[in-house]
Formats: sequence, structure tokens, C-alpha cells
Amino acid sequence: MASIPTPTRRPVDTGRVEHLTRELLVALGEDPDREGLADTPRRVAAWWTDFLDRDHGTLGTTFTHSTTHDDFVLLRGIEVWSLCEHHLLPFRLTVSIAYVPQAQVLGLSKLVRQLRVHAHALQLQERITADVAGDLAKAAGTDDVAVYAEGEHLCMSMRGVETGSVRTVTSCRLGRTASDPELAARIERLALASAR
Ligand SMILES: Nc1nc2c(ncn2[C@@H]2O[C@H](COP(=O)(O)OP(=O)(O)OP(=O)(O)O)[C@@H](O)[C@H]2O)c(=O)[nH]1
Ligand SMILES: [Zn+2]
Repeated sequence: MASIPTPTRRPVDTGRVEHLTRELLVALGEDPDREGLADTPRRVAAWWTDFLDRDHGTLGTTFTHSTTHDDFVLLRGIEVWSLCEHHLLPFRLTVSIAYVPQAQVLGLSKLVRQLRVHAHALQLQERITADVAGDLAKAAGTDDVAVYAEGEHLCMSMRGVETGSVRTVTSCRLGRTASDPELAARIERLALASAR
């Protein structure tokens, strides 16, 4: 499958978002000065800025892999929120991340931080899945990486086709997590278990 290019973007212009949110309220037929809405543009600008420009902390702590342990490490049940780039509505993901360490192991929390870097953006579920796998492969120096994500998209549950029960599952499997059927099956069984 062709990869989906990762877009770049500038930091949020908070003042402009505040101004435009006021305009949006007017366009929606509201009185932006009424009690209850007067502070809404400021709040909306603050949450966009916090969500998109958040500092996700230190990403790259690795440890030298000194044991004979040669099996995978798998984190499952990681919950993150992202935003659908088509409708600007949230989607919630439950994610599993697995890799087979080579010379180095990564600090476990760093896998979650890297996932949040990609989730806190205007996104596609497929792109998050692929980008997290690619970053992990680079950071850990191994191709044996698998990422599974199960998403509920509000653009499909609260509007549009209004199918609240639908979950979208995506995966990106690299190296032996795709080519070794026994390893692939063991990882997939665990990776999808938290989503059931
Ligand atoms: N592949 C993919 N599609 C997504 C994702 N999030 C939302 N979409 C889809 O983006 C599509 C946009 O379709 P359009 O026809 O342009 O927009 P729309 O008329 O609002 O579509 P409906 O949702 O069918 O009402 C929809 O089919 C959404 O379900 C995602 O993460 N990945
Ligand atoms: Zn959408």
C-alpha cells in the first residue's frame, strides 16, 4: 500500500482562532455576547492550542538490551484521542504497539508519547498507525514492529451514517511481524484482545 504523506503545519494562531470562533458563533445564528457564549471563543482557542501544540515530553530514551530475551514487547490498551481531518470531529483510538528489540530497548512510556505526537493533529487513522510504526522502527533500530489501532469516529457515530457501534481496525506490520506467521499470530492475538 502506498504510504500517506505526513503533512507539516505551523503552530496554532490562538488569537486568530479566538476571533474566528466568535465569527463562527455569529454564522451559526448565535449572539456571541450572550452570557454563556461570551467566553467561548477564548476557551475554544485555548483547547485547540493545547491539543495541537502540546509538548509531549522526552521521546527518545533507549536502554542497551543486555538480556537474552528475544521475544516481543507489546503495549496494549493505550487510549488516545485524535481529530478527523475531514470533519474536524474527534475519534478515539485504542492502540497496541509491539516490537522485537534488537540491541536496544525503548523506555515504555516513550511509545505512548510518540503515539500522542501523531494523534494530536488533524489526522487519518491509517496515517497514525503507519507513522507510529515507522518512528518506532527507526528509534528501536529494528524492522520488527507492529501497530494496531481500533477507532470510534464521531463523524460516523454522531453524524453521517450514525453507526455508533462501528469500530475501525487498522494495522501496520513491518519486518518479521508480517513475514513470520507464528510471531504475527501471537502478536495479533494479544494486540486485538484489548479491543474486544
Ligand atoms: N480512510 C479514512 N477515512 C476517514 C477517516 N475519518 C473519516 N473518514 C472518512 O472520510 C470520508 C469523507 O467523505 P466525504 O464524502 O468527502 O464527506 P461526507 O459527505 O461528510 O461523508 P459522510 O461521512 O459519508 O457523510 C468519510 O467517508 C469518512 O468516513 C479516517 O481516519 N480514515
Ligand atoms: Zn470525519
